[in-house]
Amino acid sequence: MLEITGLGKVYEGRGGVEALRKIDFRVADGDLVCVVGPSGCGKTTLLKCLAGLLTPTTGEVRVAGRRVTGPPPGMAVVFQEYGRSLFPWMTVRKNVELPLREKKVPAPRRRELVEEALSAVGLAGAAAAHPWQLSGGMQQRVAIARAIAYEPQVLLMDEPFAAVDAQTRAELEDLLLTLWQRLGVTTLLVTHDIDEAVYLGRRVIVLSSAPTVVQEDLPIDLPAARDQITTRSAPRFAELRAHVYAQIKQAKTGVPGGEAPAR
Ligand SMILES: Nc1ncnc2c1ncn2[C@@H]1O[C@H](COP(=O)(O)OP(=O)(O)OP(=O)(O)O)[C@@H](O)[C@H]1O
Repeated sequence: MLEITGLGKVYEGRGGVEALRKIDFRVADGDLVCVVGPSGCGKTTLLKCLAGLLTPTTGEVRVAGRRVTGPPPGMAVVFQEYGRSLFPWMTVRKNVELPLREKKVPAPRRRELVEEALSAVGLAGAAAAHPWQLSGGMQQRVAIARAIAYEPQVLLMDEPFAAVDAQTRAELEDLLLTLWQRLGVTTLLVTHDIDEAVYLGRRVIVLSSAPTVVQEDLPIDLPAARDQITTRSAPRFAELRAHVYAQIKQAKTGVPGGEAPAR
């Protein structure tokens, strides 16, 4: 369980920038929640506070009941900029293995986990390559493999598919869904893409513009099994997407958008 209570963040400096006012929500074990909101509303700031990379100004984050004061054990983070998150001088295998060494996982088990994770993301054949020899989509698969090899209880992702082409993006979205269903890992994904949020999320959290609060916490009542063609062409998908669009428009302009998406 991930619990965010009264979370606020003000960046110090000239006058101070209030990135988050008061954020409250919970993510149950095994849930998949997407966070959307207007540009600059504090999505990355929120994720960094959850990951223990930034200290909140007010409020707190708890993972499995324990207050986050630094990077919590059992949490993995995947960022958009895979190019910068992989070490170019290490092979794919070594990149995926690194956090397991830090976690002091014994060598035989490390090998197993790395192999399993690389084949789960379809990169078993690329273990000996270096990241710079791979395409952007393949590099992002390595970053995902590194996260799942770690066997996290909580997986945080910040715009993880924003830097790849549309076709690769759809493949990586489906890869994430497959892994999430198989591993049951509690997942929170920040995206600026409303369609992606509705397609992936079991809930979508819409943040307001500054001063940032949770504007809406929307259950996504689409069938559990998602498919790029069937799900995205379902009338209910269109309704939910339109609703989230209206919410974000409202967040930007302050003018109320669509009604709650009744069934
Ligand atoms: N290190 C920092 N120092 C000062 N202000 C910051 C810092 N990082 C972010 N901010 C400010 O905090 C606010 C929220 O930024 P953040 O990057 O979290 O938003 P975001 O929703 O992820 O943005 P985007 O949708 O554009 O990626 C912005 O006003 C930004 O300028």
